Amino acid sequence: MPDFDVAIIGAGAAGLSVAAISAGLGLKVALFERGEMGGDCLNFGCVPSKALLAAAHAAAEARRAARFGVKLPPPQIDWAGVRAHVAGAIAAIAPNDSVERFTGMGVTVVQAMARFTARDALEAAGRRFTFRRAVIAAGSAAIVPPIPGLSDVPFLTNETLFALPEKPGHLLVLGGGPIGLEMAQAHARLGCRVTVVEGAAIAGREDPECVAPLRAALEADGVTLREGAKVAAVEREGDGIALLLADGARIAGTHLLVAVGRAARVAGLGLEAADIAHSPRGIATDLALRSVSNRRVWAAGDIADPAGLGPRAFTHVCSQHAGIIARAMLFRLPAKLSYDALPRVTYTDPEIAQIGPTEAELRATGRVDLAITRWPLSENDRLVAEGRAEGLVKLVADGKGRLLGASLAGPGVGNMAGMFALMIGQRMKLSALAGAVLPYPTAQEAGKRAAGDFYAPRLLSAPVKRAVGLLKHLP
Ligand SMILES: Cc1cc2nc3c(=O)[nH]c(=O)nc-3n(C[C@H](O)[C@H](O)[C@H](O)COP(=O)(O)OP(=O)(O)OC[C@H]3O[C@@H](n4cnc5c(N)ncnc54)[C@H](O)[C@@H]3O)c2cc1C
Ligand SMILES: NC(=O)c1ccc[n+]([C@@H]2O[C@H](COP(=O)([O-])OP(=O)(O)OC[C@H]3O[C@@H](n4cnc5c(N)ncnc54)[C@H](O)[C@@H]3O)[C@@H](O)[C@H]2O)c1
Repeated sequence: MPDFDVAIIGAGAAGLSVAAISAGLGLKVALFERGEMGGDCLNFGCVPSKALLAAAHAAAEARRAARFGVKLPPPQIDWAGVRAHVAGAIAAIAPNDSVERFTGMGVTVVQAMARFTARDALEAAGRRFTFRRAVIAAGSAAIVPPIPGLSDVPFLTNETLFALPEKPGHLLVLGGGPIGLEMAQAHARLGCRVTVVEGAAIAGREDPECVAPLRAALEADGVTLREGAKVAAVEREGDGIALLLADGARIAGTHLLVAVGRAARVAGLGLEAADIAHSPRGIATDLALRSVSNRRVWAAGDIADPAGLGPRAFTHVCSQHAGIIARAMLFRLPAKLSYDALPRVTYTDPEIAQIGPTEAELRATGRVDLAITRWPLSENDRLVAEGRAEGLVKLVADGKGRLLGASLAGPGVGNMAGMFALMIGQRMKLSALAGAVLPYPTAQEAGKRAAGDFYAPRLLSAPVKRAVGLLKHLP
């Protein structure tokens, strides 16, 4: 008999979710973690980055309080205090992901590196563990691009940035994706000079209409944006670092953050010994997240590379994956992963939220029946009252009004993402939102107004007007 029903490699968001469900259902579970319990999200990702952004946004709010007639002196940034806040946020959440909590659930937590030695066996801490099923949830790590000189300078990644004791004087950020932009704005608002060097366009996956207000805000925060810039080499400059661009420009800073994407942590897992098909993108799985080559094995979280969909690096995707695995692996029910209604939020100010596909992604599939409605946040009473009426809600529906995608930009718009994820997931029409009674004044009303705009041309059409004209004669 195998030692464990389920062996899970990695105690990040994905592994912990699978472990909690499996142990809760009474299975014998082993969880292997070679580093920090909680993985990237808790220790080097979502939690520290959002904690740092909260401090940064507080400083920005203090700076712009004058718009309310509230005059404050320029904020003083106590870097040690900011770091203490970040560490405090991690410490407050850590018990949820701790060895103690999972041991209490009946999970055997092995704090060691695990690697497969056979199709049904692992080795960790010098011991062999056999399993009925295994889940690989080993996550992803920052890509380090092969730029000449980069490996000779002390660059930062998300794994080292939040442990930096000193405040960067001039932070160079390589990559203008969500990590680069969130950290650029956080540091700029906390008083650092920041330059983002982006090979293509910042926030390149997002709808360009949403990126425009963010670009303006970053520039207003003092962030220098170098888009379409190719870094040809990196070298030391005094105590700092210089980026040499292909166009001959030289940008010197005190620190360099590398944020050019993520690579699946497939090395060192012994995947060949267990016949587990993989590529640098991750573990090749079907849409039930089951390995295409070893049917005892599933993959979850950043390391999963489901056929036709590809990897996604979000904590809520880890939970989604755990749900699919519970259905398919534990209940043996049909399960099929879909990202049709997947939300994502970049927590800059303004935030960018995308739910489901963008207009460009839908057009790329050849769809021609798209109806687009927009509502500018300058027309939203709540945001006007708060002096922050910037950004937009843009909805993309099919010709019958069924919502396919939503692109939002504006202060706090991420809080609206759930509403649109539900609508897309439940295949709801815009009429549901247009007809909903939402509390006044809230930013959500912009969504309702955008939805209403889909019907306005039909409602105010000549035939409808003629009908109302006739109806008025009824007693
Ligand atoms: C800076 C930053 C900010 C982010 N912000 C957000 C956000 O706001 N919202 C959001 O949804 N997502 C965010 N993400 C993405 C999110 O953090 C990841 O999608 C999520 O943490 C991935 O979880 P995971 O369980 O797949 O992997 P991980 O969290 O990486 O966990 C994998 C674990 O496996 C362990 N491991 C690896 N190999 C082995 C082995 N052989 N043996 C034993 N253990 C092993 C690792 O030590 C690690 O702890 C952010 C990421 C970063 C980097
Ligand atoms: N708020 C969130 O939910 C959140 C926050 C941070 C990270 N994440 C997750 O982590 C993932 C990784 O984030 P990321 O920002 O590292 O990666 P990314 O792939 O999203 O963006 C990387 C950016 O770097 C650019 N780039 C690539 N090579 C370059 C080079 N050599 N020089 C200059 N620019 C280069 C790309 O054009 C791209 O714009 C995200 O896609 C997301 O899934 C989510």
